[in-house]
Amino acid sequence: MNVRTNGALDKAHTLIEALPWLARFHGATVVIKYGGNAMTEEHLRAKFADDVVFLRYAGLRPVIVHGGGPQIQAQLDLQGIDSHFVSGLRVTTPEAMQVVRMVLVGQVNRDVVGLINRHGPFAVGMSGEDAHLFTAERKHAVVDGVKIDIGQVGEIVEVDAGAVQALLDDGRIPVVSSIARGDDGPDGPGVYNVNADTAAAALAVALKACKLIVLTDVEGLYADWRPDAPSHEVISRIKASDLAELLPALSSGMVPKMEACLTAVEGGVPQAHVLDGRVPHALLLEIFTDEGIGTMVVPDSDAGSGALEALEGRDSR
Ligand SMILES: Nc1ncnc2c1ncn2[C@@H]1O[C@H](COP(=O)(O)OP(=O)(O)O)[C@@H](O)[C@H]1O
Ligand SMILES: CC(=O)N[C@@H](CCC(=O)OP(=O)(O)O)C(=O)O
Repeated sequence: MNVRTNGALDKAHTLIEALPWLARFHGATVVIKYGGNAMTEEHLRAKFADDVVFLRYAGLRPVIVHGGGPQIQAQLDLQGIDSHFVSGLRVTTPEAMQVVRMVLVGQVNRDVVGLINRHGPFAVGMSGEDAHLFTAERKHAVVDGVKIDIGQVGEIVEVDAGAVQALLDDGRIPVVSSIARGDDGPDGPGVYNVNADTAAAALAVALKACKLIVLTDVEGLYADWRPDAPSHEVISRIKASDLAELLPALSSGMVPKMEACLTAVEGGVPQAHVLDGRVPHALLLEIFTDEGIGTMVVPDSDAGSGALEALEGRDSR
């Protein structure tokens, strides 16, 4: 058999090229926010599950926090419940809260768990309410300096990641819905709708993750975003203080997403990434290659030099 002509040698090269990253990330926890197109298109869904299970077999500890905005919207529309967004957050009436919880925990979470478990008994679904994973207080939006009531939207004030750690230690892949418990309501504990990017960041900090990866439906953070513009320039690397300055100028879904990246990095997560979920195997490209995809947020202390990455043969975007 000629290994050169049948491509086997190329495969060996590809595998060995991943060695520095396998060594670097072995045993590391990666929190992945799963949303956008990667979640709705069937061929991308299957590739996402392949990637997550690959990470698990490669010795990483992936944790999934999933979104579900479009699925929630579809159900609200079906039931004729009005809903709109303020600063990227869904104004959540008690009626809408029931739908949010049912769709995220009862539908989307089950779908993601089932997708991963086609590969074996890995994924275990959890709501953020379970085992006091997320505790939240009522959050308000601020628009032009004015505080606005957005209903049952929560701000996470405490994370008890014990149950998630136990699942990871048992070799499982936790799949988490962004619902939080609250103990500040007039009638005792209530439930809150938390943006999934925000929940992913809080969990990444609590788990001391080595990365937060947010999959979405655009290439990354655009410097000059306008919905009608033909092309955009993606910011490939940004340091925390520059992102903090940029935040007030951002709009719609990018607000919680980039706030989440900033929270993660300021909370000690070394890197936060916004990746294009439309790119097949975006997760593997980010973790095991030096392809510069998406936007990477780094702490100020790490910005610019790329010294660590260069030493390790790592992309220093
Ligand atoms: N500066 C920006 N760069 C990229 N996208 C932006 C920007 N500002 C606003 N957006 C919008 O934010 C959207 C992503 O947020 P969202 O729809 O909430 O994503 P997801 O469902 O993945 O959480 C993009 O599709 C785009 O329409
Ligand atoms: C408060 C708030 O806005 N919660 C979100 C929760 C789901 C989510 O974040 O889904 P995506 O990641 O797909 O946007 C919502 O109700 O849509």
